[in-house]
Amino acid sequence: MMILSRCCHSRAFNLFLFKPAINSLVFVSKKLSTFTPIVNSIQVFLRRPFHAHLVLKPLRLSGLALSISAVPFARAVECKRGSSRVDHLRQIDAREAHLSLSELASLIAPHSLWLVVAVVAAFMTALLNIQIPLFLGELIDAMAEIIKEHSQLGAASLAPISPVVMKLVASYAAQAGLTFIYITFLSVLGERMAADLRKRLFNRLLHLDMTFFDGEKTAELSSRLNVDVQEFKSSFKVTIAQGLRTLAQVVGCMWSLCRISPRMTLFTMAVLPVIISIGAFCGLLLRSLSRRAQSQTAIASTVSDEALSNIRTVRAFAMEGEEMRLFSREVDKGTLLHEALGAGIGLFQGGSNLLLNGIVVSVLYGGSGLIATGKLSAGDLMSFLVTAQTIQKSLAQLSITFGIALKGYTAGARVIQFAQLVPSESYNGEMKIPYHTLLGEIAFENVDFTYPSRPEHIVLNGLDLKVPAGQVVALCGPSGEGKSTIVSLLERFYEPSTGKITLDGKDITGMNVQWLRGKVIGLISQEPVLFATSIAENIRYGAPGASDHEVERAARLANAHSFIQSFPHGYNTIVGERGAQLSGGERQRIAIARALVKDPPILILDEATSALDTESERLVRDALDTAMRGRTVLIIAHRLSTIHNANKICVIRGGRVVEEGTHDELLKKKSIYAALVAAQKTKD
Ligand SMILES: Nc1ncnc2c1ncn2[C@@H]1O[C@H](COP(=O)(O)OP(=O)(O)OP(=O)(O)O)[C@@H](O)[C@H]1O
Repeated sequence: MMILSRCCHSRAFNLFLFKPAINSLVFVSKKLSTFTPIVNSIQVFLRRPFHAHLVLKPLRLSGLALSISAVPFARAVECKRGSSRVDHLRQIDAREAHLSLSELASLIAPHSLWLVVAVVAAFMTALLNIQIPLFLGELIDAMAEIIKEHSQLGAASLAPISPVVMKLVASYAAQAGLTFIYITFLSVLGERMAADLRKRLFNRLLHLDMTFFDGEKTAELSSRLNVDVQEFKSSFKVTIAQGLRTLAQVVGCMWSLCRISPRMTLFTMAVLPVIISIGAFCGLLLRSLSRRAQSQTAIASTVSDEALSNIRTVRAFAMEGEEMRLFSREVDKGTLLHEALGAGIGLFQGGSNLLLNGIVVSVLYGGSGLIATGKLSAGDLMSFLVTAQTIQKSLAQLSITFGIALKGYTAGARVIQFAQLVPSESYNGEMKIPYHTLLGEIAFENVDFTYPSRPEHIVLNGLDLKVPAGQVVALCGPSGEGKSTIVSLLERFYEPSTGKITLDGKDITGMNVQWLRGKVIGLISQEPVLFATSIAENIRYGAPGASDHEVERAARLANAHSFIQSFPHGYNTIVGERGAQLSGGERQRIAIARALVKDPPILILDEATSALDTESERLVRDALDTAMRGRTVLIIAHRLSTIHNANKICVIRGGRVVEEGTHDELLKKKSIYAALVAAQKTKD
């Protein structure tokens, strides 16, 4: 991308910037004839004209020599682009995730009372379910007695069946009450566990190293936080409610069957090991299918989240069609996997039902023989049959529950996978410098740094940099040479590979990170992002305890008070998602107020005025000039015209300071800085 961007027209640069995958379709060509169709195809792809000054430059890139016609190129670009976006997600999702019993127990432990009551109620319901067929059997036998008495005496009393009917009614009523209890208690348990899990994961994500976020997609994380926790919660409730009840029912029913007829029970149960073996085998297959299906759903939702959160870019590049195609493709893959999973579960359930129904038919057949020989009463056969059918239904239910538990396990494991990650141990120290003695002198001493996500690329290389207390130091230099990285290290988003960074002579590694970021350093970034709440709340984000008066004072310092006042709702105006309802200059000034409200001794400005028009820039600049007074300031300068008055300007190249001095001193040297100033003047 960098080589292309050097010889591209700016529009082309954007093209490559916003479609990273095109980057990988690098080609080598010295001939216009090869290039023309490619340029045409890019135009087809973009559906609008596009300037390509790059075409005649012989690019020496490591890549493929492609000789392709216009339309295939467009398709290749499209296909490759979508693939690389989701390939990354697939790599994330391919990581094995496990949920151990001890983790599950630690989730349940705080709410164990709810579980105990629910389990007891579920067991009691199951016990009643076992008793009911026996009562039905008693009823049939009592009725048979009445019929016999009627046929012998010509009349009969209904008195013998009344106690049995009473027992049945009481059992059904108790069953209803217990069902209410266990379902309610399980719901509470499930909801509380899900809330804990969600909070645990969110808290962990908030504190993980920045390196983690370099490798993860936020939409993927949000899918784990919401979709997977939801799935885990629902299936946990169902699994416990149905699983425990049906399991208890199966065991109890078997005991009842043994009491009625051990011989027939033995015959009936002979088939169970077969069903269990088939179940275990199917379980293994279905578990892997379930994991793939859920990963695929997460990938599809990540694609849509990404498109929706970047909707302006999608629209600006007329990429709605392609985003839709990419989303459809991933949704369709997920649908196929879910359908296969459904079919697998259905096959398993159908198969086990067939076997279980076979049991019922066999019981009827064998039972009739026993009745004929007087070894079994009709009532016992009735009880046996109903009990055997209860077992059959329970086992069928267990197989459904198994499918649900499988999904819950996969979802829970996906959540736990991230909730278990630990921030680096060296991350937080205890030291705080008392505010009234804090000077704000910063020093980088022989600092080397590579980003953990790209260890082969050395970004800072023996950097020595001093920012004296109360002075303004500006960093400038070509793009990608490490200026923002210096700020990231000072904010302790990353730790230096070697060397140290000191504040008032003390190594910042031992300092408390929250104190450093929250109280000492105020950061105004290049593209400030606001939260979708009121202006006052956005400013107060810099100092949550700030009074209305302090918020207004910060807004005045940031040149923002007058435009805020001009809005009908003043400080209560809602700014929209990421501050989209404000202009760039307004957003900047709110961000300046947000940094100033905590009155930080050190201010970092990732210079932000380049995208503003002259009037906005003047207002923001005035605000910054006021903001800088009496503080130690480190500026990352993109427009050199804004740093003439800095106490010191450092030119960063190759990850180190290659020149330093005041504006006038550096101009006199006629070296890199002078060349940069000259180049910018020409550009302006
Ligand atoms: N999170 C990251 N993971 C891996 N590499 C990164 C990361 N952030 C930046 N880099 C790389 O580190 C190098 C220095 O980037 P940095 O943003 O510090 O440069 P810069 O001088 O501030 O550039 P610019 O003036 O364009 O903002 C670049 O090569 C960049 O690709």
